[in-house]
Amino acid sequence: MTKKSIVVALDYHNKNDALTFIDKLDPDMCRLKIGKEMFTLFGPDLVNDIHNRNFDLFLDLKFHDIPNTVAKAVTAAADLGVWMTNVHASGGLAMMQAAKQALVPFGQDAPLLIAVTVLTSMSDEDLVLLGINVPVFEHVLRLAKLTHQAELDGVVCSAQEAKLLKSSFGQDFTLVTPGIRPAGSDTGDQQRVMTPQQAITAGSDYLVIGRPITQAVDPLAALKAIYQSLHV
Ligand SMILES: O=C(O)c1cc(=O)[nH]c(=O)n1[C@@H]1O[C@H](COP(=O)(O)O)[C@@H](O)[C@H]1O
Repeated sequence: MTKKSIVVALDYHNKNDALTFIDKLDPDMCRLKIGKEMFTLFGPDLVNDIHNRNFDLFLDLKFHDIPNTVAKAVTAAADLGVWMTNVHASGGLAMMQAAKQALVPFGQDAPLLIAVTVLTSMSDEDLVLLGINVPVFEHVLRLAKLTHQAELDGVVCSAQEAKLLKSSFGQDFTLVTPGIRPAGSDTGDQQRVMTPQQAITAGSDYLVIGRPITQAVDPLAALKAIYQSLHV
């Protein structure tokens, strides 16, 4: 693992707060993620602001729609030059195949394309409420299998499922794991959590970490403490 295995989730409402924090980092220290809140507020301008600072950016918009619409959305994300983008695996095989196909013209410059399995905020009980009467890990495995079949680069899952997915789909199947909580930090709305150390040991490739860093009194110190716990 390297420092760049950490993807900081920039879920800020205020652009200046986000840029002030980014300007304390350098692109060798971590990668960055923006999601629905910041992209809705600040759009492609923010993507450009981050790219101008030379960071790899994960555009986390979790596309989930008919295949044609998702293919066009993924093309738009690739046009922005982002490092990684994502769809929901529950959109189905045809949707994921259309998304993958849309990236063919980008060749080597295509972003990594991954699919969200079961959100890390969900538990077995939440699945039952959706009429899915299997444990979370089984549903994650099912959705990861579809993602693998569609030849995407990997999935978003909890680090709790990392070992199972690496043994099922191999080391090259990229695992992006949010729901990371350093020991003693607030879990908030996350249910399937692991510490950074546990996640790396389990086989996560990228740790997505938001509030434990961005809501800390000193975000840079919080990020450095995570590196220390990982000996990087
Ligand atoms: O796709 C994601 O990034 C994602 C998937 C998932 O299952 N769970 C999840 O928390 N995320 C995102 O990862 C980030 C986690 O943030 P914190 O809970 O603050 O560390 C948020 O930006 C979520 O939108």
